[in-house]
Amino acid sequence: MIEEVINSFDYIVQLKEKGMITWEEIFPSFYSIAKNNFKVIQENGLLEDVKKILAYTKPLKTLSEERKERRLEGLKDSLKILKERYLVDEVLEKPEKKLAPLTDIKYIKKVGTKRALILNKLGIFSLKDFFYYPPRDYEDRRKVVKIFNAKEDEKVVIIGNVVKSEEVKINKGLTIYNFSVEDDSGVIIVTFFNQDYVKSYLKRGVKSAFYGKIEYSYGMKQMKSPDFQVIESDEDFKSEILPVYPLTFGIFQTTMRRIAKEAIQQTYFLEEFLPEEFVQEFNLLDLKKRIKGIHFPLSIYHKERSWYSLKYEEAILFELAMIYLKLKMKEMKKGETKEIKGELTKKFLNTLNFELTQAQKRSYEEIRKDLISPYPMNRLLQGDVGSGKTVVSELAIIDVCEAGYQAAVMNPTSVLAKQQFKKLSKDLEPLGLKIVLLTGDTKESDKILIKEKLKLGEIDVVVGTHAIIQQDVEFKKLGLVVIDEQHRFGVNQRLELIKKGNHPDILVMTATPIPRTLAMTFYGDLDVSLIDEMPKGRRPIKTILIAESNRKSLYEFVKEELDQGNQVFFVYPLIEESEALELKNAISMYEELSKVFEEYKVGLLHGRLSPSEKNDVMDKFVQKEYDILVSTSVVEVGIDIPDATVMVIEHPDRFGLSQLHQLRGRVGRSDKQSYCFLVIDDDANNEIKSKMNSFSKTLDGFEVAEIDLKWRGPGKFFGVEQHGIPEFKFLDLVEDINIIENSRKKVERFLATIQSFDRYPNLKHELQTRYGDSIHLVNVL
Ligand SMILES: Nc1ncnc2c1ncn2[C@@H]1O[C@H](COP(=O)(O)OP(=O)(O)OP(=O)(O)O)[C@@H](O)[C@H]1O
Repeated sequence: MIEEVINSFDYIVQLKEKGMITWEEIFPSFYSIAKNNFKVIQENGLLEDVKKILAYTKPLKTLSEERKERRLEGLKDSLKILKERYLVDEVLEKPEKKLAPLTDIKYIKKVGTKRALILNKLGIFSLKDFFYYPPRDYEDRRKVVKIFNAKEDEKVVIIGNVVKSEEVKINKGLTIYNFSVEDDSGVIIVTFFNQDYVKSYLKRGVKSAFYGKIEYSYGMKQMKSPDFQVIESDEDFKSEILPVYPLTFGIFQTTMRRIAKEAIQQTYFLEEFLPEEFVQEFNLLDLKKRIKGIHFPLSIYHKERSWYSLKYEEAILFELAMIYLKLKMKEMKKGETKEIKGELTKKFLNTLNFELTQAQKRSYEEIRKDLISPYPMNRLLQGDVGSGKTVVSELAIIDVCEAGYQAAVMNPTSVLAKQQFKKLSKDLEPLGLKIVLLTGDTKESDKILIKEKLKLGEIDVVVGTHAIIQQDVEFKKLGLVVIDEQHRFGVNQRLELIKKGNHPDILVMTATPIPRTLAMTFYGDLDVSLIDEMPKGRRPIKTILIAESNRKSLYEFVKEELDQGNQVFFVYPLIEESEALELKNAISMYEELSKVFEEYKVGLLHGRLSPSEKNDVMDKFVQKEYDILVSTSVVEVGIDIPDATVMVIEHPDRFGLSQLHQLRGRVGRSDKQSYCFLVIDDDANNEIKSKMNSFSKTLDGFEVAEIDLKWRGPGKFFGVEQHGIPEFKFLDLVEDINIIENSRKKVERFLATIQSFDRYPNLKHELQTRYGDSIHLVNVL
């Protein structure tokens, strides 16, 4: 460890100080330490520093005693800098009382019931929550400077005596308090606004340390509203790096720090839970040090190493949970293997007027293997919009039903369930399969009947919303669950399903083109089949930016398309602040378009319609009773209308790029040339234009996702609800991809060597408390 190297250097200097070795002996000792630890020194980026130190100790014969002394001083200074940068060790004092990490935060000194409620708002409920509450920034209060040397704009500490004070009442609402503060190099004016309590602290003659930014005002140095600490002598000032926490109404930074000081003392009792091999491999700080280091680091290096170590801790635990779960799910036997005949699928494939793409064939093959295998399938079918995932899932459904099992197909909304149901009945009924729709809107009497039939095995396929699993639906022999998802369908829910059937096979479909690295994280517990190829004959959709003032020419173009029998979407964004406004926009657009295209039929779809009204509008558009569909963003997923060739998106800047990509994917689903128009305000800023421009240049969903992720960051990219994915406190899903990948690889190797976590009780406990609920580890650990 690098600390040991530095400590050894230090030790030798101490020996010299005590006169136990000669000056000439320093060099060989240093040299051999450096040589023996070359790798560590290099890995820590210390080579240059060490070379410099060695240069001080070169045993030159001609050196006078005085120069030797000077060199020794230089050596000590360099070592000090090095130590400061790499310092992470501090002896923690043992607190009087040991508290369990899960102790309610209200029992921590300086907290109490009232403050606890405020801390709860910050997500801090227990002592442990405080340990893992990351500061948003730090204040480096180690830089104490003389007033004379303080530079403009620099944040520093100055220590001086108050020599003068004045109070200036500017108006009724504003009083300014000025204090002249002096040290042996100069004077600075310290100013506070309306904070009359400072008067009672900063009396004339009082010594105080001030931390703040240096400004200039009327030729004088000034600090505005600095933090200050009244002290007896210079030595009383503790130079340290202080955390700056994210706060909420009702709590001050100083209070948070005081609580932090109390809480962090308890790290004394923490025991490492990461297995030694992880700590070694990634060179992590020990648990105590890394927790302390994010709150009260001893050096900038300590802070950085702590953040780095906690990122690893987070990634390692998450990957352990996900991959272990995946392994365990794989071990659960299905009970009986399915006998896949493949007769019906052959028949089905013959009815299609196209051939499967290579990617579709490959994905189906992977799925079939899973179906036959004695272990349950947990597979993600990922493919860009319009890449033909539905057909692949149909093949799986047919196989399973032919083998005598039932299948359930779940959708995020009842409107999509209805559309899906229509598509599936059209394809599957001719093969003799019985298929029903079951959603919240199904009549009560029908529901009872459907449930009865599912239980008796008289229905082969049930299509519905995700609620199917929550309802008291029983199956005779559930063999396959297809989950069409917009967002992530939680692992929990999948486990729920496993409980329902005799370990049914699970196929999750997603068109969200999550960048590969992230997909591994978010779907780490699933096997992945990727449809990375579009059906033949598709013409690339043309994406065109059009200025609002050019709307007329857009309408002319739309008219031409309509004249050729094609259909057109006009989509309005969801305006978060005002659903009413969104509606108004869509409605007024609907009215305008009905006039502009009076010889055509225009439909209107928005969130305020009841599901049956929505279905009605969709049906009419599918049946070509409407030529134009004006819609709010509810149209986003899963609608397949081959004759739709134009997608007009109003205010595209209000959408995320991935969402735009989904919308664009509603057209171009046949061999017809399709278009996507992005109507941009005339006064749109350059950022919007360049973003839309880069979007218009690519049709690759993964590329779009990468751009989107960069622009919006992972939080917004995945939406507010992350569905079963815990929020990370330290990891940044974009920046820390390497850490996530390294951890995953190491975790895979680690799990391959252990049978259970029994030999790692601390780790097991940590996994349970952290992910027991969200990843449902309780069942498998
Ligand atoms: N191999 C193929 N060749 C030609 N057309 C195909 C092929 N596979 C599917 N299609 C057709 O392409 C259209 C889109 O397919 P599908 O609805 O399955 O896409 P998807 O991947 O589910 O899209 P989305 O994610 O947008 O819902 C459908 O009309 C389907 O019939």
